[in-house]
Amino acid sequence: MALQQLLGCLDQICGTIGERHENQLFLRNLLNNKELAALCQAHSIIEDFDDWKYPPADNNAFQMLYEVCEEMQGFVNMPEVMELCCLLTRAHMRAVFDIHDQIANKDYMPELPPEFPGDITPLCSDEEEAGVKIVKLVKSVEPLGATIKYDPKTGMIVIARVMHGGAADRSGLIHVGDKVQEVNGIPVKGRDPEEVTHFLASLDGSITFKLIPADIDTKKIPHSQIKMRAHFDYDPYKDELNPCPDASLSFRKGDILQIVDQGDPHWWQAKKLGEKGLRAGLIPGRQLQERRLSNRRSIINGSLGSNSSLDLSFKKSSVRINVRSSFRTNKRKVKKVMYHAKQNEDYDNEEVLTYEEVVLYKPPPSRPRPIVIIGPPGVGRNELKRRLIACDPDTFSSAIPHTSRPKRIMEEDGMEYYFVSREVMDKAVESNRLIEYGEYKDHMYGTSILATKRVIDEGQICLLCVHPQALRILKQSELKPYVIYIKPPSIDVLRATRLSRKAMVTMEKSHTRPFADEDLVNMVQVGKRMEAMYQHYFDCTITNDNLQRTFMELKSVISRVQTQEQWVSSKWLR
Ligand SMILES: Nc1ncnc2c1ncn2[C@@H]1O[C@H](COP(=O)(O)OP(=O)(O)OP(=O)(O)O)[C@@H](O)[C@H]1O
Repeated sequence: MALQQLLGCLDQICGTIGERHENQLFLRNLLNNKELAALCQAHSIIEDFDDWKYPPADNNAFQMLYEVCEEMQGFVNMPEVMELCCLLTRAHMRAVFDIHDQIANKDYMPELPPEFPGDITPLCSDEEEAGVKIVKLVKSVEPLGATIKYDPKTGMIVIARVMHGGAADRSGLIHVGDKVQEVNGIPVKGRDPEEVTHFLASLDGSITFKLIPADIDTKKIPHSQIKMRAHFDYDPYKDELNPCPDASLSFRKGDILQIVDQGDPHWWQAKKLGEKGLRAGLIPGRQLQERRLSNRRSIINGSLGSNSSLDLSFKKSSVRINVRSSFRTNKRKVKKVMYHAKQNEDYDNEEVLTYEEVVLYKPPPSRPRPIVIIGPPGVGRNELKRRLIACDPDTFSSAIPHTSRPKRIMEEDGMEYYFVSREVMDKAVESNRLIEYGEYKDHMYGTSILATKRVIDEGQICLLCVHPQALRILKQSELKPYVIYIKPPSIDVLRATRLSRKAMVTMEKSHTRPFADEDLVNMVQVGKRMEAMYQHYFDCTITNDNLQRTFMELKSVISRVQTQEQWVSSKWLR
């Protein structure tokens, strides 16, 4: 429309400004040009779409392309599937998907040098020399997304990694194992890879690579879709082993990472889930990280000496872990004095946890996940459990403990306790069927996996207040527990809330008494040690600074766990 108007008044304009005839002709031809008209039409269509009346169905089509191709790996013997797979993985197909995502994300940057429209304009010419390819990429603010290494045998600089979703990967023209002969006409053979990396980093605009293609066809290696929960913080710039911090990913403990490439066992490629951007970054592989952590641990243990066990008991413990534990029934609390764990704290401390493979899981409404409430003694675990059961006894319940104590008159088996022989209790301990257990006046008491299952089978949420050592068994069981750590607040808040409310220490063997300042200090310290040793088991942390608020938060977390998908260990669903 605007073009027609412009044409209409061209004579008038040119007459006014006295433009030369050939210029007028040029302008007329240009405005009459069919391609320009088509471009203008396309522009107005895009303008119309700009109000997002038709929002994109998905803004991560490039990712979906990979996922579809990976799904198809299971059907490689079907020729149609193979054909589709080949079509979808072609460079121009990938570019279409990439551009689709850029438009969907309204990612119209970067500004490009005039000679190359688009983010990456790969140009591949195999003709120049047999066996050599010329690849031209336009580098913008984004790095090229490939790392290089020096091959001492040939003196060549070789492409070591192509970062998934990065510029080199999206071009579809640079592959692992390609030998770099020249960069922008400068030979790189025999050069220090670090020097070449700096050189590449300093370049802007179009970069021309002369490459000898890799012998192996690495294009066909499918990208992995494994999700892992990280159990450590990672800053690539603080890692002296990291070969390329700029191409790496930093993450925090608890982050869910999508591992897209495990080809190199030492350096995986990963993306942080929920984070925008297509490019993957390097992270240490499990093998490397485990070795590093065990080395670090043996150095620490060496400097601490062999007796470096951390005491998590409220009072100082001796060799046997003397953590007080209680097995409560609905009516009253029975004090037990000893807590036995097959694995002691040293053993727990031995566990080297780096990554845990996870999948999304939502429990069926008929089988809610048990909730484990963990925390230092006195922090309020049992108070919270009691309140939950009191406010909704149909939904919440606790497992009935087993005991070897003889049944008393008036007692009924399966009401307050399941009464079994000492032998049965011992066997249950041996076969890891007790989540935790203790001994009181020569009789054993314990909470079994079976009793917990019975609550789940009834469709109720089983609440468990256990010692953190029980978490190992719980997490290995098929119960799919969700672990909530109740954290003590600061010592000042503890004083203000517990002392003023005359909260009672309920752990003493013979009596209850109000908290003393020493108890509160101890609670905070035990909490810190617990976090240091068992944090990897916690799914959520709630600070108990205000009882009502903590209770409400706990309720809402529990409701979320039962109704929404959560990341759980993939082992649970195998
Ligand atoms: N936020 C809070 N403010 C004030 N008092 C609290 C708070 N949370 C818990 N309490 C009180 O602290 C005391 C100890 O709580 P609770 O018995 O639940 O501790 P616990 O973690 O189960 O430890 P234990 O196994 O030793 O009993 C109780 O008197 C409880 O009412």
